[in-house]
Amino acid sequence: MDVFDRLKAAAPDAWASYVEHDFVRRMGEGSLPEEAFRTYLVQDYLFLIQFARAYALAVYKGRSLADMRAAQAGLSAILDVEMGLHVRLCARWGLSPDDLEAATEETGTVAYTRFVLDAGAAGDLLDLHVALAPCVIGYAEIGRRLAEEIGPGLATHPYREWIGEYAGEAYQELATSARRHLGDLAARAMTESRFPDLARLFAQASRLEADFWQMALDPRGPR
Ligand SMILES: Cc1ncc(CN)c(N)n1
Repeated sequence: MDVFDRLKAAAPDAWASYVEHDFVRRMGEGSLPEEAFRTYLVQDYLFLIQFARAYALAVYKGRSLADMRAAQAGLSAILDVEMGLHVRLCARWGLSPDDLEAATEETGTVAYTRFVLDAGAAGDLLDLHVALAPCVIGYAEIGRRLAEEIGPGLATHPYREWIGEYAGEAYQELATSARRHLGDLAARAMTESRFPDLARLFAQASRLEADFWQMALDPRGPR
């Protein structure tokens, strides 16, 4: 069992609340309301900006060139790949770059992203990568599972681009290397007495992912 599996096994309810959330189930069934998906897309744009900052923090927190390069690869994957795909996906859903720029962060976006940034600022690189793990590795698990469940019907599925992106080879490889790097870091920096604190961090990040889905199902009115 690698450290990622150990973290999941220590937080089964939090993990299930995230990867089996109603938003995910309804996206897979194709019954997710389009408005909920648009709300999610806008908040995810703002989320990705903050997550790029978290990877920049990981570069700063790195103590070896290998750790700094791994963090730089994560930063580049967001800024140069995921963000571009995301902006194109938003355009196909009627959201222009101006719409995205004008949007403001919802409470759930602030809560999750600043929680991760704080975990990294207050802790070391392992704390930061544990807080990031549900994000990067969880989406690969969700994308792969949905693509398997939908099968050939994916070609005409309403959410095919999103599912295809996270089930696709490029994202799957990114998640595999993030998982390997987390294992390497843990082998160097994790003592058994530290594990319960890391498991708490992982569980909280997983719950905040679940809240992020929920936020799109229950958008607040104007204020
Ligand atoms: C909220 C959230 N979590 C994870 C991912 C995948 N990087 C994302 N785009 N958005």
